[in-house]
Amino acid sequence: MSIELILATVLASALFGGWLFDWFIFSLALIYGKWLLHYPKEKLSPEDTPGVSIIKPLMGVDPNLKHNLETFFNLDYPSYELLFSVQDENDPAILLVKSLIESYPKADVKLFIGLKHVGPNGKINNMIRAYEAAKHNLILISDSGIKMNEDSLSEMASCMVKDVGLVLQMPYVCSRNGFASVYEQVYFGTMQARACLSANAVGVNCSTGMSMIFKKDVLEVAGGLQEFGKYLAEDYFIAQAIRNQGYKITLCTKPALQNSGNYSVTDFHKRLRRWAYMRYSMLPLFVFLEPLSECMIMGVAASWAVQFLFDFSPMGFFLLHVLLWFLLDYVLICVVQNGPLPFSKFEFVVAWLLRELSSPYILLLRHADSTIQWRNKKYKVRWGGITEEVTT
Ligand SMILES: CCCCCCCC/C=C\CCCCCCCC(=O)N[C@@H](CO)[C@H](O)/C=C/CCCCCCCCCCCCC
Ligand SMILES: O=c1ccn([C@@H]2O[C@H](COP(=O)(O)OP(=O)(O)O[C@H]3OC[C@@H](O)[C@H](O)[C@H]3O)[C@@H](O)[C@H]2O)c(=O)[nH]1
Repeated sequence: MSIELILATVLASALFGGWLFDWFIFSLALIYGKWLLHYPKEKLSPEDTPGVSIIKPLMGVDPNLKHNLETFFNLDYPSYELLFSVQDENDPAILLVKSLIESYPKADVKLFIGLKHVGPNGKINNMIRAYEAAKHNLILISDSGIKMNEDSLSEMASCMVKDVGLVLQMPYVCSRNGFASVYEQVYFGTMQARACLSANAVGVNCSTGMSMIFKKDVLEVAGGLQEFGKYLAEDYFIAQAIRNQGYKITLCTKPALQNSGNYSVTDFHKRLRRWAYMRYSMLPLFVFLEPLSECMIMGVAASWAVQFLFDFSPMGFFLLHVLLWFLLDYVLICVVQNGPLPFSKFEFVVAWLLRELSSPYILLLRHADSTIQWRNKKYKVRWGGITEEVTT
C-alpha cells in the first residue's frame, strides 16, 4: 500500500467517524432538550426563594427596549432588586429607565451612570458598579434585549441548587415581524441549540452570557467580576472559573427570550461573525472542528469518505445526509419552541437553507480580519482569550 493510500484511508475513516459523531451530538441534543425543556421541575416554595440582584447593562435604546425592561418590573418573584447600568451619561436609555422607575414606585431599583474601567470588555466595565452594589448573593446578568416571562426568574432560581454555581438560559428568540426574526429563530433553534444542549448534557462548557445567574461568593473566590474584564468572551471564562471550584453549570428549563427591536439578517451575520471570531481566537481547535459540525461541509467531506471507503454514490449520500439533517433540525426546533412554531414550514425551509449555505462563508470571514468590532469598539482576541482594545 502506498503512503498516499494509507493517508487517504486514515483521512476518510476520520471523516466518517466525525460524521457519526455529528449524529451522536444531534441525538444527545434531542434527548436532553426533550428531558430539560418539556418536563417541569419542582418549583421553589415562597419561603425558600433566595433574593436576586438583577444587573441590566444598557447601551442605547431600541423600539422594544421599554417593553422588554418592563417585564423585569413584573416578575412573579418575592425578593429581587433591579440594577440598571448605563455607561454614557448622554445615553437615551437613562430617560427611559427613569420613566420606568416613576411608573413603578414600589420596585427596588437603582440606576448607575458611568463606567469603571477594569479591562477592555465594555459590558463588564458597564456592570462593575452595579455588581459591587448588589445586595443579594444570587446575581442575574441579563442583556438589554432580553424579555422575561412572569415566571422566568423563579424558573432560573429553582435550578440553582446547592452544588450548582451557574444557571444559564439557553439562547432563543421571541417571534417578531419579518424574515430576519424567522432566521434568528431558526439559527438558535437548530445550530446553537444542538451545540448548547449536547455540550451541557455532557458537561462541556458552552456558555452564552445573555441571561445567566450565579453565586457572587463563588465568583469572588475567582477574583470577582472585574477579573473577567480582560476577556471578550467573559461568559465562557466565568463559567470555567465557577466550574474549576467544583460547582456544576446547568441550563435553565426555559430558554432566554431575545427580543431586540433592531434586527436584520445583516446585523445577525455580523454578530455570528463576532462570536465565531471569539471562539476561533481563544480556542484555535475550533478552526478545524466547527466546520465539521456544519451540515454542508460535513456532507461534502463525508460523501467523499463513503465513496472512498465503501464505493457509495457521493451524490446520493450527500442528498440523504442533507435530508436527514434538515428533518432532525426541524424536530429540534420544535423541541426548543415547545409549542407551535410561529412561522410556516416554507419559511423554515428558506431560513434553514440560507443559514446552512451562508455559515461556511461566515466561518471563513472570521479569518478576513485580525480584529473585531463590538458596539463602538474594536478588539483583538489572543489565543487563550485575553483581549486588547484596538485604537486606530
Ligand atoms: C467531527 C465533528 C466534531 C464536532 C465538534 C463540535 C465543535 C463545536 C461546534 C460548534 C460550536 C458552536 C458554538 C455554539 C455557540 C457558542 C456561542 C458563542 O460563541 N458564544 C460566545 C458569546 O456569548 C461565548 O463567549 C463563547 C463561548 C465558547 C463556546 C464554546 C462552545 C463549545 C461547544 C462544544 C459543543 C460540543 C458538544 C460535544 C458533545 C459531545
Ligand atoms: O460596550 C458594551 C457592549 C455591550 N454592552 C451590553 O452588553 C450586552 C450584550 O451586548 P450585545 O447585545 O451587543 O452583544 P451580544 O448579544 O452578542 O453579547 C453576547 O456576546 C458577547 C458576550 O460577552 C456577551 O455576554 C453575550 O451576551 C447588552 O446588554 C449591552 O448593552 C455594554 O454594556 N457595553
